[in-house]
Amino acid sequence: FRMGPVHRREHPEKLEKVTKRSEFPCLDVFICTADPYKEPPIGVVNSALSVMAYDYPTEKVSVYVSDDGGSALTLFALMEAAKFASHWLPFCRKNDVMERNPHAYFASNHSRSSETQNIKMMYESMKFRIEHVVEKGEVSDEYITSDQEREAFDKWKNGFTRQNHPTIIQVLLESSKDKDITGNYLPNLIYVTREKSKTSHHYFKAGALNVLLRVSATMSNAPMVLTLDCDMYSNDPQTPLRVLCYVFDPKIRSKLAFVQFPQRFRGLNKNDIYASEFKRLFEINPLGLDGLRGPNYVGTGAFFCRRSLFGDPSTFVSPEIPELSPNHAVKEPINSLSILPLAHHVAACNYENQTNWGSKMGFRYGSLVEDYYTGYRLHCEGWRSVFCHPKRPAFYGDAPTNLLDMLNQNKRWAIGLLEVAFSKYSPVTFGIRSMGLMGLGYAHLAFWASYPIPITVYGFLPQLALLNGISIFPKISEPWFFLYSFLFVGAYVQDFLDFVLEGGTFGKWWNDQRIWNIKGLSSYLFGVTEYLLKSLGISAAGFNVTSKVVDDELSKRYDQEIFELFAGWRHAGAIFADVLVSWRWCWIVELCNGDNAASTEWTGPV
Ligand SMILES: O=c1ccn([C@@H]2O[C@H](COP(=O)(O)OP(=O)(O)O[C@H]3O[C@H](CO)[C@@H](O)[C@H](O)[C@H]3O)[C@@H](O)[C@H]2O)c(=O)[nH]1
Ligand SMILES: [Mn+2]
Repeated sequence: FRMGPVHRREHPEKLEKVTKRSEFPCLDVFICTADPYKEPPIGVVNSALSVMAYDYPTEKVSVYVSDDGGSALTLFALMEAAKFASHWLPFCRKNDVMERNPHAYFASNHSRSSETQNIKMMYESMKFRIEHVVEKGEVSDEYITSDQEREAFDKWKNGFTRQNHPTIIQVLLESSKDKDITGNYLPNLIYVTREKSKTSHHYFKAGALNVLLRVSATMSNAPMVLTLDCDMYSNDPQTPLRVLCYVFDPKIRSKLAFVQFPQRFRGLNKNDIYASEFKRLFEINPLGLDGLRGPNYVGTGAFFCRRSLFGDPSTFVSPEIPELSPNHAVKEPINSLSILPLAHHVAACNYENQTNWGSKMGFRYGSLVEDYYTGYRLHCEGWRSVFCHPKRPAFYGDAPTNLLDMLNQNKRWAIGLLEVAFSKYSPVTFGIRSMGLMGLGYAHLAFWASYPIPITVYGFLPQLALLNGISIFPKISEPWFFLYSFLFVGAYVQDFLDFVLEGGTFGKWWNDQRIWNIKGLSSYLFGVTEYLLKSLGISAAGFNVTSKVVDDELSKRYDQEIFELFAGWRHAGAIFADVLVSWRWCWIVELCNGDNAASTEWTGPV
């Protein structure tokens, strides 16, 4: 992570010297959502609108929303988004709006102009309808405005459940037909909920992304694909142009798999009490990896070259049917009779049986951190990636704002990483063999879940040694003392500097240390346990989606930086944490007491 960090800068304003706007490649955006109650549809709508309004030729943009929740509520929300887009997009263009997520825009813009007030009212009334429908749990007749819409909702018949239902693909906007209020074409907007059946595995998000890869191939087949979680939105309409700077760079284009933007978060409290920012993972380490083969894929905010998901740079792995191949040109309009049946066919739950999807093609299966695993396999194949970290964050996302959600999220990651660490593609063996240092970088992450071991040792060994009169730390008079002190202080100082130089503060760093201890003995420990249970075939862990619901009470406490330990566990937790940090004091106590430190008469704060 430290050998050759790379800091890049793009000059999108010079792009048009290299190529004309009309030559820009098409862009397919994949947005994933999985549960209308944990991921409020209004959030999905805001994410979708923020990318539909990119500063990019609109007829070249297609936004596909994958709904693993199979919910009519989400479809309803997107229908509303399609209507609102025809006002919102021209508004953004005309007023040169930077925040193209309407929620973020209205939260920070207080213009009194009648135009702004008008569109704000439109947004609020859309939001009201969407939230009302979600609250009621169904789309009532008063909200259905056309036969077409009625036909769409009729697909949610009796017997339709989340785990068991047919594919539904709804083209909500078609760029060759639908225009905004100023007469400009709108981007394509397509709702997809893939077929689900209780008897076939759906591979969570990786499965959803592969379905979108195929469905989009039949409809638009853009060479560039942006994957976005529904809790993330675009904060800069110029982002795709930055990506083009790399895509058109003759030095990298032939091996470029993806351009990764860091995950940045909005709404964290001042000192980030749950250390949700993950500065090292998302902002510091990628700089170093970029000096090797490139940053790891983090699941969202990444622009892929479609070709990279079909075999290594020199060997093309061809899909079962030519229509899915990245070089296939789509000639018909997306709503046409020849395309829709094919799109449904490739979204079926048995479609992938006996194919290369998930193993040699598309997003890879076998780990709960499909992002880490997919990026890793692509790098092993010889692809490279680029870390794009502009001053103005390209995307903003949500991070969990309560302890339990945060611990659960980290447990999922721990399990996913262990799945890779102990697979036949383990970074310590396969990874290092195929890409040396880069493999080591991946190994560092893969073994995250091993932290409980050193933490437990540190938490108990020094205390036990002290109580039993055994000295395990060097004395001031010994030469080892200097080495020990150097390592001890050096490690902290380096970590602190890394953190602060990337824009962190002391308060955040302190919390980061504390949370690391807590996660070490909860998330990671439980992650290891669940992984073992799974390996023994006793139980299988699923993808537990993090809740994005903001409850007023909870967010108030969060903003006040109140640390939520589960009631009742508060004391136990605090005592436990103290035991954990006491090893540091043991050493200091030993030092202060000189030779007496090891005496059994000692009665210190332990
Ligand atoms: O069966 C599923 C489960 C999840 N998702 C989507 O996956 C995304 C990520 O889920 P979230 O609960 O927000 O997880 P996080 O822990 O916040 O996500 C991080 O970790 C995941 C891997 O565990 C990556 O996929 C994400 O991109 C990365 O941001 C969301 O858009 C979900 O809708 C699906 O589409 N289908
Ligand atoms: Mn998320």
